Amino acid sequence: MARKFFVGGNWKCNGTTEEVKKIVTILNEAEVPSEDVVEVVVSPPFVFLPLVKNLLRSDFHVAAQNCWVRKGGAFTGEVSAEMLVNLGIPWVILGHSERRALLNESNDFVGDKVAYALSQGLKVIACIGETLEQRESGSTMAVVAAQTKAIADKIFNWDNIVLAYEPVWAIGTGKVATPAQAQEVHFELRKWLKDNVSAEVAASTRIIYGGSVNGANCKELAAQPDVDGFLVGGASLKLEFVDIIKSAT
Ligand SMILES: O=C(COP(=O)(O)O)NO
Repeated sequence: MARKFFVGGNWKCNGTTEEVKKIVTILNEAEVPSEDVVEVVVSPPFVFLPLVKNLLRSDFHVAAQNCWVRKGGAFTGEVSAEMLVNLGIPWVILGHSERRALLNESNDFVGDKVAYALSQGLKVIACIGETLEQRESGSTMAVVAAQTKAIADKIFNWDNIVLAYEPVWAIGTGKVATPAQAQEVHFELRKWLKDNVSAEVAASTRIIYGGSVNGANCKELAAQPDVDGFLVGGASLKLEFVDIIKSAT
């Protein structure tokens, strides 16, 4: 089954109105493969979502970087899935390692968030990934399988999920996973989906890689059979993000 290449840009907690407008101008002027070949989703901070959605070219899409775990209400500071739907924001990133670490978001909590976001009609980029300590202790697959299981246990339909494998030790460090390291985990994740969900879900679910992807390393990573795209941080704020989009195979 052909899986459409997916390139996400996670802008994290960055930007001013002027800077955001400059990035959107670069994206709007970029000559890239059609959306039949590659799906491009950029994720600005909440405060810039309406601006980016309104200015961005129609063949690119936007994602929020998080949403609350249930219907809105007395949850000061949170943004609900319903609000994103009301704004016409189609995607949301959930379970990013920075939130798991800084805000103690547990596997179970992330699973609940994914289930609720899907129930409200959002499409989800669900992030998983091990720490350096977990990798060095040989528990990479145990960790990412547990993170994936916590999601799989809560959902019944995988049509609107992209799984993002982002080894924590590669995020923001410049220490990108080798193509072999990425392919190994993606292969094992796809096998986990086949063994624990279904062969159809395993074949159709896009598993994307994140962690120090840039214009120089993207081609070799994109050539891996089980790497279906990227979730790009730092480089998504730069012109080289266009090169990463062009790495779509
Ligand atoms: O966190 C990341 C990756 O960040 P970098 O590309 O800066 O390593 N994606 O969500």
